[in-house]
Amino acid sequence: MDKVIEKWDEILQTVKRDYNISDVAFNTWLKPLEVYDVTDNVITILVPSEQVVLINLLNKKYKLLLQVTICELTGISECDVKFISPDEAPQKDVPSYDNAAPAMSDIERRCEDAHLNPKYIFDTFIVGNNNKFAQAAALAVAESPGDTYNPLFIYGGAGLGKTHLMHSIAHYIIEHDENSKVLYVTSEEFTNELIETIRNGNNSAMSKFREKYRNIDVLLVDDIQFIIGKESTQEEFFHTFNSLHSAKKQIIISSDKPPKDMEILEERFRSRFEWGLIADITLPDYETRMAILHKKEELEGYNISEEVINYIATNIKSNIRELEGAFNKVMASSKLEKKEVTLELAEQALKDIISPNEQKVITPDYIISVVAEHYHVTVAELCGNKRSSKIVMPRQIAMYLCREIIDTSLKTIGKNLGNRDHTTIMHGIEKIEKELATNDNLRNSIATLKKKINPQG
Ligand SMILES: Nc1ncnc2c1ncn2[C@@H]1O[C@H](COP(=O)(O)OP(=O)(O)OP(=O)(O)O)[C@@H](O)[C@H]1O
Repeated sequence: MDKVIEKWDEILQTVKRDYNISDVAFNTWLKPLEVYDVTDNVITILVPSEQVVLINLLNKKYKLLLQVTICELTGISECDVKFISPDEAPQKDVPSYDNAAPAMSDIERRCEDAHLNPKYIFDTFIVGNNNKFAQAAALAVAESPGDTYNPLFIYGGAGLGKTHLMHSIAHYIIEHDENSKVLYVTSEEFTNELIETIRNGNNSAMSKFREKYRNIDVLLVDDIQFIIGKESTQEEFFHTFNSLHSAKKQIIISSDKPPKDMEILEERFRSRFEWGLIADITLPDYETRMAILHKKEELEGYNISEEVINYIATNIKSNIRELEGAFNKVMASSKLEKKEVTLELAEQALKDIISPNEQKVITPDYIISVVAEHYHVTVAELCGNKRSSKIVMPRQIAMYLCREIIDTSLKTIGKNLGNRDHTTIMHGIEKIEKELATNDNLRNSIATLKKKINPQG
């Protein structure tokens, strides 16, 4: 029993990999399954209530694959898999994924509470000529927060690694100081939280907000440019900044421009932002792009020919998010078409992104990937069938932005978002349009996303 539960995640991932199951199918069918019981080599698997009518399909398509993989990975010589509905399993405490998963360490919990992406650490950040100085400054701040450079102001164009570097600092501090209170927010989150607090209209909500932001040791605010010009947010941030800075707490800020080039930035901000150290990240050169792709290849366990890596690195120059997106697209199309990753396959997969005249083309896939990253969900989740609000809203926002920014047809949006019907897409877009009329937070988020997708737009 223990072995099957312990390895359940690995079992599912192995089935996915060995039998080339698409992300959408995996997220729909396999990911929600939980081990309910193992007795006499019969593995009973609990199917979530919304999929019970589909037990037949599970039996037909996945039972055998699961049986074979369970035997392989656990060393059981023979086993049977039985799917049951929650109604058939009332008496027992259902061991959930969470229960079965190894307990989160204190550091992991603190990183999660600080809103950090576990992948964004110094170890996975490739240092090149474009970011050498910023990386060194980041490490210096991580080693002695509040001491060396305060604030640390990191600037650079979209998708060049500012967020990755900020999270790396936060991870480092959390790992090295068990008492440090670290908080990372995007300026959009800061603004939306403030809007909510003001809307609540009571003093205790406001005091809570202030307490939260002024009682920490390290505050990281990403994309500060979106705060500038928003009066009350700007004012509140000003007081937060002063309070933390005078208490020698570390502040780290990122922006798309240096303070001197931020047109409508008030002097009191400009001078404060220049108190500490300003470090820029510029476009990565060819060697850095190659190194980033090699690191990704290594982290994800692929083995791709140099020719293909070189093709991607040579053609995508201006944005590391796009560089990674292109890499993912090539891998996805190799899996989908069950073909080896060759130069020809890469050229075909990237024909919408790498245009012969090197004009940047914004594609629905790119919009979907930016929305997914922004809301900390995966592209597979946006394209899948989960209906939780954490996924539904970003999914509808992706529909809206594909239509709004590049006027994609409803049919194409549907195809790119997990083969959805055009009426579903229309409904999603209308829902966002209606919300936009009354919801300030949403308006703020959409404006941020539009700038992320098309900084020149
Ligand atoms: N030097 C690097 N090494 C490895 N990965 C990198 C590097 N720089 C950027 N990346 C990757 O590129 C992607 C985009 O980076 P990130 O989100 O940090 O950019 P950003 O500058 O904050 O963009 P934006 O201003 O649009 O928010 C991330 O997946 C990140 O891990």
